[in-house]
Amino acid sequence: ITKEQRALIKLIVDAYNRHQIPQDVAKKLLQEQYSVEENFLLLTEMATSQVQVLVEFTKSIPGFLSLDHEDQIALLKGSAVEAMFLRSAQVFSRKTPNGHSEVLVERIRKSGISEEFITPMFNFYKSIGELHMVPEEQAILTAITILTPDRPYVKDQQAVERLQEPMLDVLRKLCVLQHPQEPQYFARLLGRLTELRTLNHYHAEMLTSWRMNDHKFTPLLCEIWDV
Ligand SMILES: Nc1ccc(C(=O)O[C@H]2C[C@H]3CC[C@@H]2C3)cc1
Repeated sequence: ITKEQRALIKLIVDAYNRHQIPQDVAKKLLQEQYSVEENFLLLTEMATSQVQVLVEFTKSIPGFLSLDHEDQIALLKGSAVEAMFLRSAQVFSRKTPNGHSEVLVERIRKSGISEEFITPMFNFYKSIGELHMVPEEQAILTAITILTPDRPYVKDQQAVERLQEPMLDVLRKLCVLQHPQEPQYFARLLGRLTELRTLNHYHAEMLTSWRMNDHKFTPLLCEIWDV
């Protein structure tokens, strides 16, 4: 790993750690009662703060703010669901058994989300947990997800590739260093991004079913997911 690559890793990891879900949202998960309405409101608040955190993290990715402005929006809208699930998967896998994750699982199960989405969601959380990613890998993998050139409406895909490639190089080297006994680890990480893309479909269905039952979203969630 070169000096420049070490600097890039530090930059991305600091940004990833700097922007975390506010504690007040996390605390509410433990306090509020368990009605379906209350759970939905808590998830809405959590998703809204996850999107805010995503926007701030994305702005810290070197070169992102130099991209065409419309492409910046296209990348954010195209990756919001995946970045959110990547981050919440890490919250689940990192938390101690008696942490918020048990409560969060219960609230997600009783918030009006259909079983057909709950299953793939928790399968994904489990498959991420099994990887035992180090924080550097989590942060760089999230940046790679955001810098996916072939999102809908991206005009200058080459410009996005030029930002994503150095991230992929760094992640490959990190994986070799952190998991020397697992030569396929890097490939497994990228495989998770494929699994992640399948969640976009389920997530869109989830939003539609909530909207059909007249559930209220925040302006930020309406904007990022065109609902
Ligand atoms: N009004 C909304 C509430 C929640 C979401 C959402 O994506 O929630 C995410 C947070 C975790 C629980 C379901 C997913 C993962 C979207 C709109």
